[in-house]
Amino acid sequence: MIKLEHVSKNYGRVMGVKDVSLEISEGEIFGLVGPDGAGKTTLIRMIAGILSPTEGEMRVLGAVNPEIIKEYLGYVPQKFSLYGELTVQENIFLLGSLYGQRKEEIEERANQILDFTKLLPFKERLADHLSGGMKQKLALAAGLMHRPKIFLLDEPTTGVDPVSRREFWQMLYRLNKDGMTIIVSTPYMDEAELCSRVAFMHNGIVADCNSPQGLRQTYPFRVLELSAKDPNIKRYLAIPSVLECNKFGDKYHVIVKDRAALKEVALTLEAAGLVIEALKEIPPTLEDVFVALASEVI
Ligand SMILES: Nc1ncnc2c1ncn2[C@@H]1O[C@H](COP(=O)(O)OP(=O)(O)OP(=O)(O)O)[C@@H](O)[C@H]1O
Repeated sequence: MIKLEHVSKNYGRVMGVKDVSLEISEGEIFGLVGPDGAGKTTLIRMIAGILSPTEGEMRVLGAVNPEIIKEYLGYVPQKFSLYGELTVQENIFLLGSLYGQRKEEIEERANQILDFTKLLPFKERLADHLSGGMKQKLALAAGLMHRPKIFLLDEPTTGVDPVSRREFWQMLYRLNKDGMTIIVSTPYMDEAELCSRVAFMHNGIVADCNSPQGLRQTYPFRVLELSAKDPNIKRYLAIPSVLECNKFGDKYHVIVKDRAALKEVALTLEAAGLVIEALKEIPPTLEDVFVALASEVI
Protein backbone atom coordinates (compact mmCIF):
# COMPACT_ATOMS: atom_id res chain seq x y z
CA MET A 1 0.00 0.00 0.00
CA ILE A 2 2.84 2.38 0.94
CA LYS A 3 6.32 1.71 -0.36
CA LEU A 4 9.42 3.74 0.41
CA GLU A 5 12.64 2.87 -1.39
CA HIS A 6 15.89 4.39 -0.17
CA VAL A 7 14.15 7.60 0.85
CA SER A 8 16.30 10.41 2.28
CA LYS A 9 15.62 14.00 3.20
CA ASN A 10 18.25 16.53 4.01
CA TYR A 11 17.74 20.04 5.30
CA GLY A 12 20.92 21.63 4.03
CA ARG A 13 23.63 19.86 5.96
CA VAL A 14 21.25 18.16 8.42
CA MET A 15 19.99 14.73 7.34
CA GLY A 16 16.40 14.45 8.61
CA VAL A 17 15.86 10.94 7.18
CA LYS A 18 18.56 8.65 5.77
CA ASP A 19 17.99 5.88 3.25
CA VAL A 20 14.73 4.52 4.63
CA SER A 21 13.09 1.58 2.85
CA LEU A 22 9.75 0.42 4.21
CA GLU A 23 6.55 -1.27 3.09
CA ILE A 24 3.34 -0.68 4.96
CA SER A 25 0.41 -2.94 4.15
CA GLU A 26 -3.27 -2.18 4.00
CA GLY A 27 -4.97 -2.51 7.38
CA GLU A 28 -1.89 -1.98 9.50
CA ILE A 29 -1.53 0.25 12.53
CA PHE A 30 2.07 1.14 11.91
CA GLY A 31 3.95 2.86 14.74
CA LEU A 32 6.96 5.16 14.52
CA VAL A 33 8.94 5.60 17.70
CA GLY A 34 12.29 7.13 18.50
CA PRO A 35 13.87 9.98 20.43
CA ASP A 36 13.37 13.68 19.62
CA GLY A 37 15.00 14.56 16.33
CA ALA A 38 15.03 10.91 15.13
CA GLY A 39 13.24 11.80 11.87
CA LYS A 40 9.67 10.69 12.60
CA THR A 41 8.01 13.99 11.65
CA THR A 42 10.12 14.28 8.50
CA LEU A 43 9.12 10.76 7.43
CA ILE A 44 5.43 11.35 8.14
CA ARG A 45 5.47 14.67 6.29
CA MET A 46 7.11 13.03 3.28
CA ILE A 47 4.47 10.29 3.19
CA ALA A 48 1.82 13.02 3.54
CA GLY A 49 3.26 14.74 0.45
CA ILE A 50 4.06 17.94 2.40
CA LEU A 51 7.83 17.47 2.04
CA SER A 52 9.51 15.95 -0.98
CA PRO A 53 12.31 13.44 -0.49
CA THR A 54 15.78 14.57 -1.57
CA GLU A 55 16.46 11.03 -2.73
CA GLY A 56 14.58 7.80 -3.21
CA GLU A 57 11.09 6.90 -4.33
CA MET A 58 7.78 6.76 -2.54
CA ARG A 59 4.53 5.18 -3.69
CA VAL A 60 1.17 5.39 -2.02
CA LEU A 61 -1.43 3.04 -3.52
CA GLY A 62 0.74 2.95 -6.63
CA ALA A 63 0.81 6.75 -7.02
CA VAL A 64 3.97 8.88 -6.95
CA ASN A 65 2.35 12.26 -7.59
CA PRO A 66 1.90 14.07 -4.22
CA GLU A 67 -1.31 15.72 -5.44
CA ILE A 68 -2.88 12.30 -6.06
CA ILE A 69 -1.39 10.87 -2.86
CA LYS A 70 -2.93 13.67 -0.77
CA GLU A 71 -6.41 12.51 -1.81
CA TYR A 72 -5.87 9.17 -0.08
CA LEU A 73 -4.48 10.62 3.12
CA GLY A 74 -5.68 12.21 6.31
CA TYR A 75 -3.03 13.97 8.40
CA VAL A 76 -2.98 15.06 12.03
CA PRO A 77 0.11 17.23 12.60
CA GLN A 78 2.07 17.39 15.84
CA LYS A 79 0.96 20.96 16.51
CA PHE A 80 -2.72 21.93 16.59
CA SER A 81 -3.18 23.74 13.29
CA LEU A 82 -6.87 24.52 13.12
CA TYR A 83 -8.49 27.92 13.73
CA GLY A 84 -8.75 28.71 17.45
CA GLU A 85 -11.18 31.55 16.86
CA LEU A 86 -13.62 29.32 14.94
CA THR A 87 -15.99 26.87 16.60
CA VAL A 88 -15.57 23.12 16.32
CA GLN A 89 -18.28 22.96 13.67
CA GLU A 90 -16.98 25.96 11.73
CA ASN A 91 -13.53 24.40 11.52
CA ILE A 92 -15.02 21.18 10.15
CA PHE A 93 -17.30 23.00 7.70
CA LEU A 94 -14.39 25.09 6.48
CA LEU A 95 -12.34 21.97 5.77
CA GLY A 96 -15.23 20.37 3.93
CA SER A 97 -15.53 23.41 1.67
CA LEU A 98 -11.77 23.40 1.05
CA TYR A 99 -12.15 19.81 -0.17
CA GLY A 100 -14.85 21.08 -2.53
CA GLN A 101 -17.67 19.14 -0.88
CA ARG A 102 -21.30 20.22 -1.33
CA LYS A 103 -23.14 21.87 1.60
CA GLU A 104 -25.44 18.89 2.32
CA GLU A 105 -22.52 16.50 1.99
CA ILE A 106 -20.48 18.62 4.44
CA GLU A 107 -23.29 18.74 6.98
CA GLU A 108 -23.91 15.01 6.82
CA ARG A 109 -20.23 14.10 7.11
CA ALA A 110 -19.59 16.68 9.86
CA ASN A 111 -22.44 15.22 11.93
CA GLN A 112 -21.06 11.69 11.45
CA ILE A 113 -17.51 12.51 12.47
CA LEU A 114 -18.45 14.84 15.33
CA ASP A 115 -20.65 12.06 16.65
CA PHE A 116 -17.84 9.52 16.19
CA THR A 117 -15.32 11.74 18.00
CA LYS A 118 -17.90 12.61 20.71
CA LEU A 119 -17.57 16.31 19.86
CA LEU A 120 -21.20 16.86 18.88
CA PRO A 121 -22.14 18.40 22.29
CA PHE A 122 -19.23 20.85 21.87
CA LYS A 123 -19.82 21.83 18.24
CA GLU A 124 -20.51 25.48 19.12
CA ARG A 125 -17.40 25.82 21.29
CA LEU A 126 -14.42 27.82 20.04
CA ALA A 127 -11.47 25.55 19.26
CA ASP A 128 -9.32 27.74 21.51
CA HIS A 129 -11.58 26.83 24.44
CA LEU A 130 -11.19 23.06 24.06
CA SER A 131 -9.02 20.93 26.38
CA GLY A 132 -5.84 19.38 24.94
CA GLY A 133 -7.54 16.00 24.46
CA MET A 134 -10.55 17.56 22.75
CA LYS A 135 -8.33 19.61 20.44
CA GLN A 136 -6.71 16.37 19.31
CA LYS A 137 -10.14 14.85 18.73
CA LEU A 138 -11.00 17.88 16.60
CA ALA A 139 -7.77 17.43 14.63
CA LEU A 140 -8.73 13.77 14.12
CA ALA A 141 -12.23 14.78 13.02
CA ALA A 142 -10.77 17.30 10.57
CA GLY A 143 -8.48 14.66 9.08
CA LEU A 144 -11.44 12.34 8.53
CA MET A 145 -13.57 14.83 6.62
CA HIS A 146 -12.61 13.64 3.13
CA ARG A 147 -12.83 9.89 4.00
CA PRO A 148 -9.13 9.06 3.65
CA LYS A 149 -7.92 5.50 3.18
CA ILE A 150 -4.74 6.15 5.13
CA PHE A 151 -4.40 8.21 8.27
CA LEU A 152 -1.11 9.77 9.37
CA LEU A 153 -0.84 11.03 12.93
CA ASP A 154 2.23 12.74 14.36
CA GLU A 155 2.39 12.24 18.14
CA PRO A 156 -1.35 12.86 18.45
CA THR A 157 -1.53 12.12 22.18
CA THR A 158 1.62 13.83 23.47
CA GLY A 159 0.73 15.77 26.59
CA VAL A 160 -2.83 14.45 26.61
CA ASP A 161 -4.19 12.94 29.86
CA PRO A 162 -4.29 9.11 30.15
CA VAL A 163 -8.08 8.80 29.90
CA SER A 164 -8.23 10.91 26.72
CA ARG A 165 -5.25 8.95 25.35
CA ARG A 166 -7.15 5.69 25.80
CA GLU A 167 -10.28 7.13 24.24
CA PHE A 168 -8.24 8.43 21.29
CA TRP A 169 -6.73 4.98 20.70
CA GLN A 170 -10.16 3.36 20.90
CA MET A 171 -11.15 5.65 18.03
CA LEU A 172 -8.06 4.70 16.04
CA TYR A 173 -8.88 1.03 16.59
CA ARG A 174 -12.45 1.52 15.37
CA LEU A 175 -11.24 3.35 12.25
CA ASN A 176 -8.72 0.59 11.64
CA LYS A 177 -11.42 -2.08 12.06
CA ASP A 178 -13.44 -0.26 9.40
CA GLY A 179 -10.51 -0.65 7.00
CA MET A 180 -8.34 2.40 7.55
CA THR A 181 -4.57 2.03 7.48
CA ILE A 182 -2.96 4.05 10.26
CA ILE A 183 0.57 5.39 10.63
CA VAL A 184 1.20 6.99 13.99
CA SER A 185 4.27 8.31 15.77
CA THR A 186 4.32 8.13 19.54
CA PRO A 187 6.70 8.62 22.45
CA TYR A 188 4.60 6.21 24.58
CA MET A 189 5.61 2.57 24.87
CA ASP A 190 2.10 1.41 25.79
CA GLU A 191 0.92 2.92 22.48
CA ALA A 192 3.75 1.26 20.55
CA GLU A 193 2.48 -2.06 21.99
CA LEU A 194 -0.89 -1.41 20.33
CA CYS A 195 0.62 -1.24 16.82
CA SER A 196 0.75 -4.16 14.37
CA ARG A 197 4.36 -3.21 13.59
CA VAL A 198 6.73 -0.61 14.93
CA ALA A 199 9.67 1.09 13.24
CA PHE A 200 12.25 2.39 15.67
CA MET A 201 13.94 5.51 14.27
CA HIS A 202 17.23 6.89 15.41
CA ASN A 203 19.43 9.57 13.77
CA GLY A 204 17.27 9.51 10.65
CA ILE A 205 17.46 5.76 10.02
CA VAL A 206 15.05 2.94 10.79
CA ALA A 207 17.13 0.89 13.21
CA ASP A 208 14.60 -1.96 13.38
CA CYS A 209 11.07 -2.72 12.24
CA ASN A 210 8.94 -5.58 13.49
CA SER A 211 5.83 -6.43 15.49
CA PRO A 212 6.15 -5.50 19.19
CA GLN A 213 6.35 -9.23 19.96
CA GLY A 214 8.96 -9.76 17.23
CA LEU A 215 11.07 -6.89 18.57
CA ARG A 216 11.06 -8.42 22.04
CA GLN A 217 11.78 -11.92 20.73
CA THR A 218 14.84 -10.87 18.76
CA TYR A 219 16.31 -8.90 21.68
CA PRO A 220 19.64 -10.69 22.22
CA PHE A 221 20.21 -9.95 25.92
CA ARG A 222 18.74 -10.81 29.32
CA VAL A 223 17.08 -8.26 31.58
CA LEU A 224 17.43 -8.36 35.36
CA GLU A 225 15.04 -6.28 37.39
CA LEU A 226 16.71 -4.89 40.47
CA SER A 227 15.19 -3.12 43.46
CA ALA A 228 17.75 -1.54 45.72
CA LYS A 229 18.07 1.91 47.19
CA ASP A 230 21.51 3.32 46.49
CA PRO A 231 22.42 6.23 44.24
CA ASN A 232 25.65 4.51 43.22
CA ILE A 233 24.20 1.32 41.77
CA LYS A 234 25.35 2.08 38.24
CA ARG A 235 28.91 2.62 39.49
CA TYR A 236 28.98 -0.70 41.36
CA LEU A 237 27.70 -2.47 38.28
CA ALA A 238 30.50 -1.32 35.99
CA ILE A 239 31.54 -4.97 35.55
CA PRO A 240 32.16 -6.91 32.32
CA SER A 241 28.99 -9.04 32.49
CA VAL A 242 26.75 -5.95 32.73
CA LEU A 243 26.11 -4.18 29.43
CA GLU A 244 23.88 -1.42 30.76
CA CYS A 245 21.98 -0.40 33.84
CA ASN A 246 18.92 1.80 33.30
CA LYS A 247 16.47 3.28 35.78
CA PHE A 248 12.85 2.21 35.19
CA GLY A 249 10.57 3.98 37.66
CA ASP A 250 11.77 3.04 41.13
CA LYS A 251 13.64 -0.06 39.84
CA TYR A 252 16.64 -0.73 37.63
CA HIS A 253 16.89 -2.86 34.51
CA VAL A 254 20.31 -4.46 34.42
CA ILE A 255 21.11 -5.68 30.93
CA VAL A 256 23.36 -8.73 30.82
CA LYS A 257 24.58 -11.17 28.18
CA ASP A 258 23.49 -14.41 29.83
CA ARG A 259 21.80 -15.95 32.84
CA ALA A 260 25.09 -16.65 34.61
CA ALA A 261 25.45 -12.89 35.15
CA LEU A 262 22.58 -12.92 37.67
CA LYS A 263 24.83 -14.51 40.29
CA GLU A 264 27.71 -12.16 39.49
CA VAL A 265 25.47 -9.09 39.83
CA ALA A 266 24.13 -10.31 43.19
CA LEU A 267 27.63 -11.08 44.49
CA THR A 268 29.00 -7.72 43.31
CA LEU A 269 26.24 -5.75 45.01
CA GLU A 270 26.50 -7.78 48.21
CA ALA A 271 30.28 -7.31 48.28
CA ALA A 272 29.66 -3.55 48.04
CA GLY A 273 27.43 -3.82 51.12
CA LEU A 274 24.20 -3.07 49.28
CA VAL A 275 20.83 -4.39 50.45
CA ILE A 276 19.12 -6.02 47.48
CA GLU A 277 15.35 -5.82 47.89
CA ALA A 278 14.67 -7.92 44.78
CA LEU A 279 16.67 -9.24 41.84
CA LYS A 280 15.13 -11.44 39.16
CA GLU A 281 15.16 -12.01 35.44
CA ILE A 282 12.19 -10.54 33.56
CA PRO A 283 11.18 -10.63 29.87
CA PRO A 284 12.47 -7.56 27.97
CA THR A 285 10.02 -4.68 27.59
CA LEU A 286 9.74 -2.67 24.37
CA GLU A 287 11.53 0.12 26.21
CA ASP A 288 14.51 -2.21 26.86
CA VAL A 289 14.61 -2.95 23.14
CA PHE A 290 14.46 0.73 22.20
CA VAL A 291 17.07 1.77 24.74
CA ALA A 292 19.44 -0.84 23.27
CA LEU A 293 18.68 0.27 19.70
CA ALA A 294 19.21 3.94 20.61
CA SER A 295 22.56 3.20 22.24
CA GLU A 296 23.47 1.05 19.22
CA VAL A 297 24.34 -2.02 21.29
CA ILE A 298 22.13 -4.13 19.01
N1 LIG B 1 12.96 22.52 8.70
C1 LIG B 1 14.08 22.00 9.18
N2 LIG B 1 15.28 22.60 8.95
C2 LIG B 1 16.45 22.07 9.42
N3 LIG B 1 16.51 20.93 10.13
C3 LIG B 1 15.35 20.30 10.39
C4 LIG B 1 14.08 20.79 9.95
N4 LIG B 1 13.11 19.94 10.36
C5 LIG B 1 13.74 18.96 11.04
N5 LIG B 1 15.07 19.15 11.06
C6 LIG B 1 16.09 18.29 11.68
O1 LIG B 1 15.92 16.98 11.13
C7 LIG B 1 16.09 16.00 12.14
C8 LIG B 1 14.83 15.16 12.25
O2 LIG B 1 13.78 15.98 12.77
P1 LIG B 1 12.28 15.48 12.95
O3 LIG B 1 11.47 16.64 13.41
O4 LIG B 1 11.84 14.77 11.72
O5 LIG B 1 12.44 14.42 14.14
P2 LIG B 1 11.34 13.81 15.10
O6 LIG B 1 11.72 12.39 15.34
O7 LIG B 1 9.98 14.06 14.57
O8 LIG B 1 11.54 14.62 16.44
P3 LIG B 1 10.44 15.42 17.28
O9 LIG B 1 9.58 14.40 17.91
O10 LIG B 1 11.26 16.21 18.25
O11 LIG B 1 9.69 16.28 16.29
C9 LIG B 1 16.45 16.76 13.41
O12 LIG B 1 17.85 16.81 13.51
C10 LIG B 1 15.88 18.14 13.17
O13 LIG B 1 16.61 19.12 13.89
